[in-house]
Amino acid sequence: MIRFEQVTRRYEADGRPALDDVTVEFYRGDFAFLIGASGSGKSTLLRMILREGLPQRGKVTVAGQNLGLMLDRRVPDFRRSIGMVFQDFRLLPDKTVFDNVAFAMRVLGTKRSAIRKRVTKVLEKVDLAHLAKRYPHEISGGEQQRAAIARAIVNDPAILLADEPTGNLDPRASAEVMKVLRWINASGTTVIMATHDRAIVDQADSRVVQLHRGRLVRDEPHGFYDAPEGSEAWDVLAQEEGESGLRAHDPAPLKTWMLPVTGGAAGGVSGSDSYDETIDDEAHDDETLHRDLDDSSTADAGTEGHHTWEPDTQDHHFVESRDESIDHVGDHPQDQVMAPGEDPSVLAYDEDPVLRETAPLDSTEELAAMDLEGDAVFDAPFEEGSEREEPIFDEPIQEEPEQEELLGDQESYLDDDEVDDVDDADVDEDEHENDADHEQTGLRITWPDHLREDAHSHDVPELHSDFNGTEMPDLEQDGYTETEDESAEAEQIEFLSGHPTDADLPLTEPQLEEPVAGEIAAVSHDDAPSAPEPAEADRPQLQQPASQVFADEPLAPATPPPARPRLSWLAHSSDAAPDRTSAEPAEQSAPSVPAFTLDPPTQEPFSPGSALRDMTAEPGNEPEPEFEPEPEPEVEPVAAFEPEPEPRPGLDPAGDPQLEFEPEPEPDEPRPVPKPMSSASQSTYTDARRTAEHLGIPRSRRSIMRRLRRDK
Ligand SMILES: Nc1ncnc2c1ncn2[C@@H]1O[C@H](COP(=O)(O)OP(=O)(O)OP(=O)(O)O)[C@@H](O)[C@H]1O
Repeated sequence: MIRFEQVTRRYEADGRPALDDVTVEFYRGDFAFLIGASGSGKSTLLRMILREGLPQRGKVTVAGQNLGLMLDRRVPDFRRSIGMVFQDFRLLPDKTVFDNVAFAMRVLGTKRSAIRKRVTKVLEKVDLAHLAKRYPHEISGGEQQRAAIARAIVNDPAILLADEPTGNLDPRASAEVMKVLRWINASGTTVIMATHDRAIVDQADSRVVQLHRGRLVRDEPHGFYDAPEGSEAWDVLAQEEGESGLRAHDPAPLKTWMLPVTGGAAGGVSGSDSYDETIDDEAHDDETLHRDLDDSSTADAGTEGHHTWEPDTQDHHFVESRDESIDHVGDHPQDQVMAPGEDPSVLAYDEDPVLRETAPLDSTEELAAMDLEGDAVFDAPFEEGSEREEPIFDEPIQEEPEQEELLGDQESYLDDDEVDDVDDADVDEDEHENDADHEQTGLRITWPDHLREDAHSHDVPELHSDFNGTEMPDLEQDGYTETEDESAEAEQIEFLSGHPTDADLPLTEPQLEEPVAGEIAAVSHDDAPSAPEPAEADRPQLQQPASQVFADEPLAPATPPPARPRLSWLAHSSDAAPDRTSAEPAEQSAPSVPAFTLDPPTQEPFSPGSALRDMTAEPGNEPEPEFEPEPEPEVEPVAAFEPEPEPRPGLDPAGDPQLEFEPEPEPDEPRPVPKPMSSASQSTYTDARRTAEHLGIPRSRRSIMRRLRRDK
C-alpha cells in the first residue's frame, strides 16, 4: 500500500540526508510504530507519505501511485484519503470541538444534516460527544488529541498517520488515545505512528520500524521498543543513548493502556461487527482490570508522587533503586493483574478528582436504555423525516444564528434547506472535479458516498459580507493572490504546521540539484489499483472504511510475535560498554558540546521559515513578486490618511479614529493594490486554509471564505 524504494531525502544540498536509502513497505491494515531518536527522520517519512516533499533519489508509492509523478493538482484529492494527527493537536482554537471536526466537511460543502450526523457519530466513537460544545482550551490534552483524531478520521481515510500523538499526554490520556487508534486500525485503516514512548510500543505487540540518522535499521513485524540484542538496531540505540546523555529507554515515562470502565459509545452495545466487538473485548478487559484495581486502590494510594518503583523484575528492562519504605507495585498479590510496565498511578484513579473529571463520559446505561444494536446507535438519535434533525447530545447543539440573517444578506432569504442546497451545489462541483481527477489518477478518494447522495446543482449566490456584518473584499475580483500575503501568513502557517507547507515548497520540482530518480516518462495509470467499489449495502459506516479500495493488496501477515527475551540495556550497560564499532565511531568520540554558551551562535538556528526563505532565495528560485509593496507612510501627523475616505456603512464603527480606511478608488481607475483583509479575517482565514490543507481539501480562497461566513 505504501512503498519506499531506496528513498533518499535531503533538506539541504550538502547536509546529512533526513532519509537515507530507505526501503520499507507498509501494508493495508498495518499498525506500525516508527521509532528512532529525535532527528532520525520519522516525521520526514510520514510527510513524504503525504507527498510533502519528494525524494531526491528513489521512489515513494502510495496505493500504486508514484508520488514523484503525481501532478500537483491531484495532491489535495490524494491527501484526502490520508488522515494526519500531530503531537500538538492543531485544533482551531476559536471553534468548538464539534466545529473543528465538522470543519473539513463544511469546507467540502457537505449537507448540514449529513455533517451533524457524521460528526456526532465520530465524536461518539472517540468518547467526546459530551464535550462537543466545548472549545479546545476547555478540554484536556487527551480530549484535544481525541478531537484531532476525530477530525482526521471524519472523512474515513484509508491511512492514518500519527506523529507522536501521545507526546504531550499523561499515561491515562495516552492510553485513551491509543485505544482510539487501535480500533480505528481494527476498522481497516492503516495506522503509522511515530513515537518515543517505549511502554506503548512494548505493550502493543505491533510492527516496529526503526530509523537511525535517516537509515532504516530495523523492521520487525512484532517488536518491542528495544531491538534484539546484538542487532544493528541495538547498537544504534546504545549509540543514541550515549550521544544524548539520556537513556532512550528511560523507564520514567512508562505508560499504561489500562483504562477505567467507561462504557464508551459502542462498549455497552451489542455490536455484531468486528469493530464493535473489538471495543467490547477491550471494555471487558478493562472492566476486569478495573475491578481488581479497585480493591488495591486504597493500599496503593500512597504511591502517588513516588516515581521510584520497580515493576515485575522478570520482564523488565530496568532495575531502579528501590525505596523499601514505598508501597511498591508488585508487593501485593492483587497487583499482579497489572501488565508489566503499567503505571501505578492508575491505582488512585477513583480517588483523583481531576482524573475523574477528565474521564470519558460513561454513556453505557443511556445507550443501553435506547435498546439499540450495533452501529444503529449512531443513527437512531436522528429522527428521520423530522423537519430538523437533532443531534444526540443531552443538550442539543444550539445552531448559531446565521449571520447572513442579521446582515440582510442574500442568503438570509434562504431557509435551512435552501442553504443546504447552496452547499450542495458546491458538492456537485467538487464531485465533477474529483471524478475527473480519479479517472486520470486511478485514485479513489475516500469521501463516504452516503454524504454525497443528495448533492444537486444550484446557482450559488456570491456573498460579500463578513460574519460581523462588515463588507468583505471579494478577494479574487480584487486581485488577491496567494503570494500577496505571503509574509503575513508565513509565520502562522509555520506555527501551525511546524514546517513549510506544500503551498510554500515546490512539490514537483526537486528542491536540490539532484534529480528525482525513477521513471519520468509519460504518466502511466496502469499501475493504479483497480479500486473495486464494494456495494453500498456491504459497506457499514466506519467499520469498513474506504480503505477497502485497496482490497487487492494483501494484508500484512498476522503471525504471532516471536518469543524472545526483552532487552535490558541498562543491565548490560552497567556491565560493559556496548560495542559501538559499527556505529560511526568518529562522531562518538567528538567532544561534548555545552548546553549553553554566551558566544553568539555561528549558525542561525533552524527554523522552517528561514529554511523556506533560504530555499526560495537560491539563484533562479527567487519568487516573482506580484505586487510592488506600497511604501510605508511617513510617520507624519494627520496627513498620512489624506484624502479622508467616505466612511462606508458597516465598516466604520463610530468613526473609531484608530481604524484606517482606504479611500474608495475611482470607479474606472485600476486598483494597483487590493484591499487588505482585516487582521481578524486574515487570521481566521489562515487557520481555515491551513486546516483545509491538512485535510487535503482543494478549495479556492473564495470558497473557504464563503464557508467561514456561513459557518459563523
Ligand atoms: N524543513 C526542514 N528543513 C531542513 N531540515 C529539516 C527539515 N525538517 C527536518 N529537517 C532535518 O531532517 C532530519 C530529520 O528530521 P525529522 O523531523 O524527520 O526527525 P524526527 O525523527 O521526526 O525527529 P523528532 O523525533 O524530533 O520529531 C533532522 O536532522 C532535521 O533537522
